[in-house]
Amino acid sequence: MDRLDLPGADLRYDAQAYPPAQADALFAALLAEIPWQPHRLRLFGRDVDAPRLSCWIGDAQAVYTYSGTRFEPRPWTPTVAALRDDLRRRLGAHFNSVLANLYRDGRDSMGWHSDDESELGREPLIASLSFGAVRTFRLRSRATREAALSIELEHGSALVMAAGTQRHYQHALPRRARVAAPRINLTFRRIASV
Ligand SMILES: O=C(O)CCC(=O)C(=O)O
Ligand SMILES: [Fe+2]
Repeated sequence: MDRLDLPGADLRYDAQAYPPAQADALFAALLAEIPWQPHRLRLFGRDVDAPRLSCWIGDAQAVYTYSGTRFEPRPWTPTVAALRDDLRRRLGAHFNSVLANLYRDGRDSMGWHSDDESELGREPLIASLSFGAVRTFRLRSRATREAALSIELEHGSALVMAAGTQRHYQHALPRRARVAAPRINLTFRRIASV
């Protein structure tokens, strides 16, 4: 994995964690296995559909509270469990949950945020796997909102966000009008049991 230059943060990237043929097979399996659902968001006092489909998957006790809603995890699917086990071998990290996102095309996106919910602990380790369309992942300073880094997340890539990344930065996946193909992203996390 290559260490990316982001002051105060440990961010690593492997553009080809899974070679193209394997990444194609993983994309197809994830698309078919995961029960993709629209997720309602509360935005300025109104309930709207998030601009993507998603699914929270994990161990039964890995309950996640986000914007006041309790998310009970769905059970592991075979492919998501195999990727979790692979990440344990590669990184020595035991992830017990994952947020799966399906960006149907370039109109789907994710707004600025940090993954800093208290269940994730003080310095969360998050492994983000991408399959399908290449999309831009942006980071900006939490304090100044200044742009910090922009990465094209490749088909079959792995991005590991460790110490400092959530504390000092926000990230987002902007819309890309010209992208017609779908993308799947899995962010593996460890939720502290309560
Ligand atoms: O799709 C991505 O690359 C980012 C997803 C993300 O930030 C998240 O699930 O928290
Ligand atoms: Fe995130």
